[in-house]
Amino acid sequence: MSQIKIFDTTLRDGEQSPGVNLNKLEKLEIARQLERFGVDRMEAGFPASSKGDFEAVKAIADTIKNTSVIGLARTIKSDVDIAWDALKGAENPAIHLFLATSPIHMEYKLKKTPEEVIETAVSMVSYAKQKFKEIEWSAEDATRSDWKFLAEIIEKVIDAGATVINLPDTVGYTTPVEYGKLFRYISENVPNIDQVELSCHCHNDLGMAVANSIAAVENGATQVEGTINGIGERAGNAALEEVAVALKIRSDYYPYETGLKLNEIKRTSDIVAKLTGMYVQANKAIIGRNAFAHESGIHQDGVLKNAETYEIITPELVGVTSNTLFLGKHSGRHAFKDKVKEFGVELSEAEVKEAFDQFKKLTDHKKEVTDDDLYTIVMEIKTDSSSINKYQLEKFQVQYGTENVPTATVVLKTPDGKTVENSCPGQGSVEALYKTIDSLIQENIKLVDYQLNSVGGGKDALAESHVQLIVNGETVNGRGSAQDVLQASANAFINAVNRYMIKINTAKMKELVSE
Ligand SMILES: CC(=O)SCCNC(=O)CCNC(=O)[C@H](O)C(C)(C)COP(=O)(O)OP(=O)(O)OC[C@H]1O[C@@H](n2cnc3c(N)ncnc32)[C@H](O)[C@@H]1OP(=O)(O)O
Ligand SMILES: CC(C)C(=O)C(=O)O
Repeated sequence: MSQIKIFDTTLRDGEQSPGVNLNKLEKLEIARQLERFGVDRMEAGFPASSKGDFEAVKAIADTIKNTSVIGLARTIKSDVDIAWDALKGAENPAIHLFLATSPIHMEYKLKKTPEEVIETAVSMVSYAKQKFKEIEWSAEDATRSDWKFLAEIIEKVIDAGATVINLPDTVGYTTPVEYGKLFRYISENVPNIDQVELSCHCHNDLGMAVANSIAAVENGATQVEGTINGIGERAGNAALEEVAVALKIRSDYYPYETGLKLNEIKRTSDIVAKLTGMYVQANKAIIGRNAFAHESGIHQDGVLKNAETYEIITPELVGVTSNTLFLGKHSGRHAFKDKVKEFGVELSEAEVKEAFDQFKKLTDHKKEVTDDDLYTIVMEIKTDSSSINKYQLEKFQVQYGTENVPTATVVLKTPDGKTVENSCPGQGSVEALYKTIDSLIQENIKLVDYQLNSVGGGKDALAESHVQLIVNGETVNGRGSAQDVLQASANAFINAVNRYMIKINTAKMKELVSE
């Protein structure tokens, strides 16, 4: 296995993401985590760009001791001097000089001829060499540059003292095969190339930054540059966690490894997301919220039988505690039963069926069924004695408007199997509903207490209602849940009446037995 160096530029190119602005303390916190993560080099910033960035790079250079700290600079003397002032306290001060080599950048941006570009690059590398032992030189926009010209300038900057040569795909323009060929070409056509390390630096404009980086490694790159979570200018940079895990998981095919502590990935990703405010999309490879989550029944069943059926990466490898079986409309019975087992509740096959049916019904209305929702369903089934004939709510409707009297219409099935219907007005929707249900039940009922809560958060959370009734002098409690508050309220009322029925029936049974 050959060792590939990881050059992290989260604090420089990552910070160039529109809208991201890290202060010194934030940069220092990220730098500490990058050191723990084990990156070989970290580009802490661009010292000449602002006083704030100078201070941040200096603080990082003075603090971080196990990772080489680098600062970016243009090929301008003052940029080099400022970079030195910021970095001289580092364990191993290093500078990253860049100058564009593509025709469009040279002509329009730099307004220099190719000869002037060579001369500037060489003289500034020589100047920087008086201060820095380690100099990375980047041919900005290398992938849109003339390859022969690239080979010529690279040979000269190596002679001037560069120790690392970087071929950036500045605008994310290249493709894996082409980028691989460029590395091969430079390796074969620059006579002194063996004196330096070769680095790749990819942007993700066409979504190929990680694939391009791996192609570069296959063709001679010994260093990969990128950022955590792939943040960076425009569509971002190659996501380092993706590169590292791809090399690890496909070590059967790629004979390369990094020195990164992969189980620090999640922590590193979290701190970068939090401090930059650039949150990771749910389906992001390696560390997205869904990267280890399974929703569909067939996948969940496979994962429960053997996680490797649908997981090529273990969550633990990247510091994620465990996978999640997300219960939703595509889930099946196996995952459902597994979740019930987690609650420590024993359900018979019939109860599982009933709970599963209720769960599936709920998924038609709710995007994500939470553990709280499931627990409520399971508990309702578990605490409901189904062997006794009970009242059943067939359907109901409540009419409410600020200008008219709320009125409820309810259809109930009674314990002896009859269907009864009535409508009553009330002061409010719940009162109208309760008065109507009461009118259909041939018992003397008094409502003592009524409560309504939401289970979990979100606008589609389940409603749970608790009531206390006195039925024919007996105090009984009832509980009901549903997505709609009125349905939950009706369920709670009927549940309390049914509990009364069970109580009475049980007492009658006892009397019969003693007779
Ligand atoms: C591909 C990359 O990611 S490169 C890094 C990009 N990062 C940044 O630009 C972030 C920090 N930048 C900044 O804060 C500012 O741009 C500064 C402080 C560096 C410069 O600010 P200003 O002096 O106002 O110049 P401005 O940014 O408008 O223009 C850039 C100048 O640098 C020149 N320049 C660009 N690259 C280089 C280079 N590698 N070497 C020398 N000069 C360069 C441009 O030609 C232009 O020069 P001009 O003023 O003679 O036309
Ligand atoms: C400074 C260089 C390496 C850069 O960020 C790029 O070309 O994208």
